[in-house]
Amino acid sequence: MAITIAVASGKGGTGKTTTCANLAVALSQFGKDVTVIDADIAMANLELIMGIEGKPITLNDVLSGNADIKSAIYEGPAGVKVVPAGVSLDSFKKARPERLLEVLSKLDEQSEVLLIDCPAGIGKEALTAISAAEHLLVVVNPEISSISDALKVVSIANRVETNVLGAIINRVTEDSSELSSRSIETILEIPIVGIVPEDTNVRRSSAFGVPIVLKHSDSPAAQSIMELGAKLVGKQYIPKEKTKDSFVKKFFKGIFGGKKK
Ligand SMILES: Nc1ncnc2c1ncn2[C@@H]1O[C@H](COP(=O)(O)OP(=O)(O)OP(=O)(O)O)[C@@H](O)[C@H]1O
Repeated sequence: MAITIAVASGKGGTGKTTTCANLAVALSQFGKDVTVIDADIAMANLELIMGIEGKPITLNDVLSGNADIKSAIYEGPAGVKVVPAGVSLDSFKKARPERLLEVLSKLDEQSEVLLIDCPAGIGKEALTAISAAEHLLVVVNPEISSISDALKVVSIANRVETNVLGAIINRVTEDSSELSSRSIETILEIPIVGIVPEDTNVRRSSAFGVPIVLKHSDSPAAQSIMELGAKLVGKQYIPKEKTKDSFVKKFFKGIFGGKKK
């Protein structure tokens, strides 16, 4: 049985898919066997961020009864198994979302960790995904509308008894107009498990179809997601900055400190 984590958000566009894709890679890099599924069947874009677009069999084919889930699992970056939803409107129209629960329970046997990229909001598919998952991570932006929508997701999760691990605040710029993490924690009444800064490399990475934790692993957003991954698996992550420092120190030690007098 996999540890199942739904990655959800109240508002659309908070960076949920980006976070989910990168967290999947981060967990894989920490040695976990990870599957990530795009349950956002209407607005699928996990496959673009993971660089596996255009696959012949997708979740929508499985949901329409035309394929088995095993044929819709693809190897993605860093060995993460990815179930794309498919961007074809035709297969989306044929899909029967009510089958999602059955698909998720089959996927449960496939790996150690199952991440579910949920649709934004509290629609039927989001609800199915959240109630099927053991745990929930909610991705928010540091603004009141995002937080107030996230409150609804958290309350749904509580109602269906999905354990809320906490919130990830994404796109933080530290502008004075932003809500502080303490305020967000107080409003949502859940822990803040990650703070991911606004980072232009996120978009660059997406354009290349390579998750930022691989493409720009030393960028601030990548490091924050690696830290979150480490926290989830109970490991310590030493950010690259520190690695770089110690490298610089070693380098100078090597040149200046290693000389015999
Ligand atoms: N930390 C970040 N810094 C800069 N840009 C970001 C960051 N996180 C996400 N983005 C950008 O925000 C946009 C939305 O991201 P993403 O598609 O992951 O959001 P989403 O919440 O999954 O959206 P939807 O609700 O439509 O599924 C993308 O253009 C992405 O590149």
